[in-house]
Amino acid sequence: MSFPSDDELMAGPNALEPHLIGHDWPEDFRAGFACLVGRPNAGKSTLTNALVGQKVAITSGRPQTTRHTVRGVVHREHGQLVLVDTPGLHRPRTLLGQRLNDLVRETLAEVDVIVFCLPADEKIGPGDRFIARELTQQRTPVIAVATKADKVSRADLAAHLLDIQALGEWAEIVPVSAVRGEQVDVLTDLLLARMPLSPPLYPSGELTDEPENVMIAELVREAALEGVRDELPHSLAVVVEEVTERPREKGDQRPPLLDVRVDIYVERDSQKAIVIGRGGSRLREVGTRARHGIEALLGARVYLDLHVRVAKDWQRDPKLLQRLGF
Ligand SMILES: Nc1nc2c(ncn2[C@@H]2O[C@H](COP(=O)(O)OP(=O)(O)OP(=O)(O)O)[C@@H](O)[C@H]2O)c(=O)[nH]1
Repeated sequence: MSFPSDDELMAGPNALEPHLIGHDWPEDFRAGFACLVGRPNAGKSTLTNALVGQKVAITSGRPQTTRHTVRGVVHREHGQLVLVDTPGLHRPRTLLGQRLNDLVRETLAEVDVIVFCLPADEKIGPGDRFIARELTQQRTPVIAVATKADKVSRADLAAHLLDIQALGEWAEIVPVSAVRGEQVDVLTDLLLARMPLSPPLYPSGELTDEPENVMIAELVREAALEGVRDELPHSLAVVVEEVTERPREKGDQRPPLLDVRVDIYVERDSQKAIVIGRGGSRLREVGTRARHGIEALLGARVYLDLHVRVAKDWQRDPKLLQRLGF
């Protein structure tokens, strides 16, 4: 990614934080962008969290809601790595899939390095080969990572690494266990080495600039998919309609109370029934689970108002896609 001019650094949406301007950084400082790709469940979110060193992305599920979003910033003394999480590449079957793949391609071309996640506990399959073909069609260097290395024996891991090697041309191949934190530093160093010389892109200490609403939507989506992922694979979108703070009595020392209104969109009535459950029981659980996450995220008390709506064939309707933020 090309580095902005001085004028651009001082103004515009990519402006450096004012307190950074005029500050010194080491001459050999490197900073740039990386994105993680891999089929669903490959361990991308978990690895993002391990790299950043703090839970910022929400693990599991919902690649369909995240696009060109900064997921976290890895700060080191001599470099900075901005992680852009991309949706899982997959064969386009719907308009949504097609659009996401276009976005993915855009992201791949713009970042400085790509991390290709291939879970060690699963055989390399057609999905991985599809992604590998995409990756070889562009020039950004790719580091192939055997994720979930802790889940297999050494011999199986070695075989997996050989399979990865046979799959394409990779700048590096590294086994990593994000859950155990094994080899995460090795991967960080390899990634930083691929970054261009550059001043820091973010003030230190900043882990993510992801808008809170996206995080709220992901927490609700994660909760809504829990246990019914097979029945509702990609047919679920979440829109945060409104977040408002309730007025407080003077002297009230308790954390603020927020009203959070969220719509869950599904494609069919049958799916709506699944999300809501018998007598609304499941939706109440979804609400409770999501609310705990949102309260932890925002440091506030939350009243969560969830609505389930049917948006027929939303994956194929460009207007609806736009409304849902795609
Ligand atoms: N044992 C083990 N499990 C892992 C590791 N990394 C991820 N997992 C598990 O694998 C599952 C999927 O991980 P995610 O990080 O959500 O995968 P993802 O690629 O972001 O998934 P999508 O969002 O569906 O694309 C979760 O249940 C994780 O806990 C690892 O290093 N070791």
